[in-house]
Amino acid sequence: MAASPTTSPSLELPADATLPERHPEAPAPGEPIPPHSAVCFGCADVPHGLRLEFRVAEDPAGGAAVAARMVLRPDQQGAPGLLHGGLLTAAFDEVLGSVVALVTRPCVTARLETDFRRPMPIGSTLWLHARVDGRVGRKLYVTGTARLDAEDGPVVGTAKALFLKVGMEHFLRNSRPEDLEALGVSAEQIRAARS
Ligand SMILES: CCCCCCCC/C=C\CCCCCCCC(=O)SCCNC(=O)CCNC(=O)[C@H](O)C(C)(C)COP(=O)(O)OP(=O)(O)OC[C@H]1O[C@@H](n2cnc3c(N)ncnc32)[C@H](O)[C@@H]1OP(=O)(O)O
Repeated sequence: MAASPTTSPSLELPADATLPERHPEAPAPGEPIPPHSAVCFGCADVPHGLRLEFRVAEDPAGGAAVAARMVLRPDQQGAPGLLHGGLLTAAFDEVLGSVVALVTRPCVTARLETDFRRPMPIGSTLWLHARVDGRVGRKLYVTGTARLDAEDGPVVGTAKALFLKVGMEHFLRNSRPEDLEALGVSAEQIRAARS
């Protein structure tokens, strides 16, 4: 039966998934992960951004894992004095995307599910953790946890996501040309990808 536009395949790890290792050129556990772009809303040092800070985490099973930190600012409120829920989902998108990038890139988020478990007061710090649980072809299954004020603090949110490996043509065809050109892509490359 064809999936309806409002339902997507499950985020549960398929039985034939394998645990992917970190790419040989990816940073090692304990090392920081620099922003993947100077303007990213999630990881760059921009005034309006989430300003997540990352390091590679140790994974007991030998897989890929990251740890990240985010300080909750007054301009991120939803309910008075509490973090806007959509920003936790945005933080998970970035953190789960970062751990996938330790395995293979580029990938994009296909589906992301957030469970909100406790309120998150402004002024506190979120400690996030994410792990790639398995891969089947282009599909990478990832889970994450957010804790309050300490790496072993109370769980305030959890997430599950599916990322899909894409080719560079995904960006060549869809991104704004001026942003691609700022990265050194020629107008001719963009035209060729779109013809
Ligand atoms: C020299 C060149 C320089 C270029 C410069 C560029 C540099 C860039 C480098 C680095 C960038 C890093 C960027 C980080 C970004 C951070 C993360 C984000 O914020 S991503 C933004 C939000 N996400 C999107 O905008 C995706 C929008 N969606 C899509 O584009 C498509 O839907 C896409 C690619 C996700 C899937 O489309 P399909 O055509 O490739 O794949 P199909 O055939 O539909 O599905 C493949 C399999 O996946 C499952 N699938 C697809 N969507 C699913 C879903 N929503 N839920 C569950 N399963 C799904 C399907 O059921 C299928 O499974 P079965 O192979 O049959 O088993």
